[in-house]
Amino acid sequence: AALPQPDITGLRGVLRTALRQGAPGAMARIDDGTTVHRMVTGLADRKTRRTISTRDRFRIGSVTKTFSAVVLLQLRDEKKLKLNASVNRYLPGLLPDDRITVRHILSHRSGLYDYTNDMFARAVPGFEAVRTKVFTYRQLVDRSLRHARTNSPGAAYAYSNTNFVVAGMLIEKLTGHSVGTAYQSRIIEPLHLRDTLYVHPATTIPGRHTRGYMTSDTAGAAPIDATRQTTSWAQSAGALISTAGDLNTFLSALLGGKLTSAGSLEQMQRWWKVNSTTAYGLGLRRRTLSCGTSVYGHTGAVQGYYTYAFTSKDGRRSLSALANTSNNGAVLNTMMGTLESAFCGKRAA
Ligand SMILES: CC1(C)S[C@@H]2[C@H](NC(=O)CCCC[C@H](NC(=O)C[NH3+])C(=O)[O-])C(=O)N2[C@H]1C(=O)[O-]
Repeated sequence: AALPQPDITGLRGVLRTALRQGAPGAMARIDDGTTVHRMVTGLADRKTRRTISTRDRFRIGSVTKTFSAVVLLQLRDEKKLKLNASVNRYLPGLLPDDRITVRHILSHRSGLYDYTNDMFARAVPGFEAVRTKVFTYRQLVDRSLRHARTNSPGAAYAYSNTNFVVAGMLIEKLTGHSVGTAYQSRIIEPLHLRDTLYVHPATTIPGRHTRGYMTSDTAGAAPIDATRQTTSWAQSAGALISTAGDLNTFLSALLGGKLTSAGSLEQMQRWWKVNSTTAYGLGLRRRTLSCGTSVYGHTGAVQGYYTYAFTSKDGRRSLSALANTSNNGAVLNTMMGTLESAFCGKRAA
């Protein structure tokens, strides 16, 4: 069934609420066939007072996981990878259990502990301790393996950044290139994503970008400018930079069947129920909205930036939204409302 028209007034209200809750700026872009809706409110830079723009680049956090999953599914299409194979078949000796498969990694069912639980137990000090650090994948995995696993392989869903660090190691082993090269040649260039970059371990965002601000742990204190960071704690789990327009192009192409075979796209959408409205496939989330419509994509939470990037089942309508703050659960929750405005339209009075 055709989607209702987006609720542009409602969308504006969601972004304004995010500002009232502490975001310096917020934006959203809806690509609906050939129609583009753009919405901005607030500031990209608290010092210069520059207004935020949908042309601004930003750190997309875990939306990166969908890019990493696409590369591995392309390797599946090229017969270089089997989803049900042990990770240790491709990375001998990496994991303590041969039963952990590539599919478990991509669906957060490996049981590998999430090292960021320790790293960011205290949000701002944790960030300050790592913001300019450069980690190897191995160092991040070793941090995880110091802890017991959360579940036996395949038995439960437990979100863990460690899984997509292992995904990055698989990409580098199976392609013989860095993840940055893999993203560039397999996704960014074919889709002409001119504002999507993997610059790790550089700390700056090249070109026009919005600054990102962490809400302080101390109520009422000034936010922390988190823009300058290596994001090395995340890499293939969260270090890409992009724009709302590029993310919409990416998700529309993915669900439109342009990035992988039909079989791999089907594998990506074998859903594991997370809660009453959310399920997780392979590096892809499905959210079912209040109007019963399901949308497909990923969210991102990296210091300074909250992202929602979702598309319709056929990829014809996509929404990406960004609030340039983090460590602020109210804003993260509020920004979920952009999906309702974009895909459910005006609420019945
Ligand atoms: C599941 C999420 C929300 S968290 C996960 C990943 N981001 C992280 O794991 C880093 C979280 C630290 C961010 C920091 N918060 C704290 O330090 C709180 N202790 C802040 O808000 O600035 C990402 O991105 N994912 C989101 C996702 O996939 O949607």
